Amino acid sequence: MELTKENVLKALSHVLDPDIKKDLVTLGMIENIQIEGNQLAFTVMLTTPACPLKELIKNDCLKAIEKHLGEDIEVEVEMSSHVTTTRDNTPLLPGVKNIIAVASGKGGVGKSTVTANLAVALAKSGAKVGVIDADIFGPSMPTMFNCEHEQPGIKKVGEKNLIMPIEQYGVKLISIGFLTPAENAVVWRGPMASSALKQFIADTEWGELDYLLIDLPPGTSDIHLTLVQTVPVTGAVIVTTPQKVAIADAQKGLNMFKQPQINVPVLGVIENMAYFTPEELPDNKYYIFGQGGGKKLAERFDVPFIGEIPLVQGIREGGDLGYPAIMKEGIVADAFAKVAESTAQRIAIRNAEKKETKKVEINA
Ligand SMILES: Nc1ncnc2c1ncn2[C@@H]1O[C@H](COP(=O)(O)OP(=O)(O)OP(=O)(O)O)[C@@H](O)[C@H]1O
Repeated sequence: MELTKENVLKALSHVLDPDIKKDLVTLGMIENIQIEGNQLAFTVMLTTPACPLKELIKNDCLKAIEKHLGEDIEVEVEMSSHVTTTRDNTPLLPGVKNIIAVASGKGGVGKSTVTANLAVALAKSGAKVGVIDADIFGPSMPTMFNCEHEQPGIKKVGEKNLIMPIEQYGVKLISIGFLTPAENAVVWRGPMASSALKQFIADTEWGELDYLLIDLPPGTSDIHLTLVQTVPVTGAVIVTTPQKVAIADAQKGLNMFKQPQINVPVLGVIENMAYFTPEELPDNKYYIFGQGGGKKLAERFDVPFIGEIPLVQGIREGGDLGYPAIMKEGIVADAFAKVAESTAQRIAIRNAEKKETKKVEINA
């Protein structure tokens, strides 16, 4: 076949996006085709910069060009991304492409740790990321991001005063911990906590974001309902540890999102503290809380299993120091990067299914 734009598109129409199971041309993922002599360059626009299949898709493109257009073409493929959204028509936070609720059943399973590391991992991949610490009764994000003493600024936009999020490690962050000393937060009553969350959503200058992660309080509470009633949520991620008591509580969380009147898609389950491993001996795995609980939970509820994070001393130390473990190369960073990629992948798949993201109307 002759090297023309049309034939390049024909050749690339044989390459499938492995997740969405449609070809790259139909999905509109091929852009900027340039041809000069026997030199060809084009861009593949992925659905997330954290795409775990980047190399696979690139190789499939190279193979398709070779097979259908010949071996003597010099090909340059640029892998870029444009994060997808189903939130285009929402009046509140229209610049935020995906809102992800991070929930758990039991407290202390590492939901905030996972949120912080996921956020930094996504930002490292090139995405624009924000975090709302909605764990109003025990905000830990300011500590985990080492910005406990920061005070968010206020910016007047028209008639409105907007809160400026704190930026740390490439992530925009807002937490009740910035506005009131941590020891006071616990006395907040439900309605006050709900109105604080509403403010974090509506009165914060988020700008353009690919992913806004919401760290929810453990269990099921008014805060969860406030969230889904205030703003259309793209999906929820459930964090659990493998032991029976944690799984039992995680089920309640899952059930809440799956209730017909709430119906927030569950993107999947992340199993934290899946096994203990000493960082210097990563092949030694000790399943101190039992094995495979998260996977079984995902199977039972027919939702994806996103991945697992080991119990490692460095993760706790990173949390306490305010330097998320993802930032230090090693097995922990690899585990968080993998889970972040899988989460981004689940979001892209959910968006490809084109279900519009709606907020929940509950008549009390
Ligand atoms: N994989 C892990 N390895 C080692 N320590 C961890 C891991 N995950 C979390 N931790 C530690 O466990 C403690 C609890 O974690 P975290 O605060 O993230 O839990 P949480 O589920 O958000 O709690 P809550 O919402 O009840 O406040 C923290 O000290 C944290 O550093």
